[in-house]
Amino acid sequence: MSIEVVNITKSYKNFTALHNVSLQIPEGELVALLGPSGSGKTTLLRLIAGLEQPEEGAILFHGEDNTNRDVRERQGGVVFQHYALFRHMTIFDNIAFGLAVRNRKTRPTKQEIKERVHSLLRLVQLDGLAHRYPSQLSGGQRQRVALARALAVEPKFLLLDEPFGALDTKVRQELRRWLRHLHEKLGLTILFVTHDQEEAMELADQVVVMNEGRVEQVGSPEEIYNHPANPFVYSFLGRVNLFRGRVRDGKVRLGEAEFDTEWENLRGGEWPAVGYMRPHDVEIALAAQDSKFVQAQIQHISLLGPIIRLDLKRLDTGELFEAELTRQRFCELDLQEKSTVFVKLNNLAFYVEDAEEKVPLPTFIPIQASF
Ligand SMILES: Nc1ncnc2c1ncn2[C@@H]1O[C@H](COP(=O)(O)OP(=O)(O)OP(=O)(O)O)[C@@H](O)[C@H]1O
Repeated sequence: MSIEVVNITKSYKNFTALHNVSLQIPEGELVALLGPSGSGKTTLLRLIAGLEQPEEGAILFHGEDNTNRDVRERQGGVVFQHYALFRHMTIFDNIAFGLAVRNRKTRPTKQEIKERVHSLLRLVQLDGLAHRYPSQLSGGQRQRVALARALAVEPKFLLLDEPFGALDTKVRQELRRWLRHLHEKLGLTILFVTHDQEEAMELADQVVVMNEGRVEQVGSPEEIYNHPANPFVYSFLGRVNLFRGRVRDGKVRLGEAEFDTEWENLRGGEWPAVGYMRPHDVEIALAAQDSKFVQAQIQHISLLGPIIRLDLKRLDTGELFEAELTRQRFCELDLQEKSTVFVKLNNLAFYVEDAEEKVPLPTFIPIQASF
């Protein structure tokens, strides 16, 4: 089932949690709502589930307006972070619950329920555990039971709110892989909330990046990582270095480094510019090879398994930044703390305050820079 969110605004008293949010989720996609705490992810999920009502806007399923329908009529499955299993019921009864409480007309027979529960137990790889109680399962197993219970009633879509949030890293990783396979098998539309960018990037077909009740960008993991729409998305998706400078006559100057831009509108004036750069794009050399190299001192070296992270300080501007390099490159260069190296600033994305509109809140324009 496809899901469409159209111009939704939602407030709690005088606090606006969602500002005019629109979103299209095609049928069968696995979509992540990603954003910092308080960005409105759960609110959006609850609105789609029918657990909250918006002040403005509409929610459509398969093109049909469902804004005023209640939770049951929407026929979605919802799983929250804390597995709300019934403690006094066996795993079998927990999974069967949604079917067993149906009215007589729509309730399957006992035999049908039994078959369905056992097939779901196989699907979530917990066959053999039907007669245990929730307290006799691990956290990861309980969360799989919660998913099986949501799937038992054959939902039209699944909404998962930080489904693996309470589990430790290793179990989370296993469950991610498992959820991806489950999605491939079922082809169900799944929307899940996470504040963990690695989880979103690893699992989702599409990632919706949210911030302060707004959608900042929607795209595949590759699109949002390689072509972030604005500085927020750039900073939120992984580690980033910021270099401050000015743009003038189509050139950006960041300390002693100068970059040509193709941004014609920025000729004939001067504006503050910020260059964003990922630590793995910093190139380290023992001698300068061209004018894009600046000198920096190594402040600290962190050995992080296959990669090495350097904390560096630019000698021209005093700015602190990070570089990441492979262990092999690190050994080749024989780097030591306090030594001075040359660094090349590669693949920068520049943003400047919108010079045309002079709006009070800074809006940002990415500049295509040529090196
Ligand atoms: N029932 C409520 N009453 C008042 N304010 C609320 C209510 N529910 C949420 N909010 C506020 O709305 C904003 C968005 O909350 P929401 O739970 O949607 O964020 P989130 O992105 O899911 O955050 P987290 O990752 O911390 O769960 C927050 O500032 C929150 O304090």
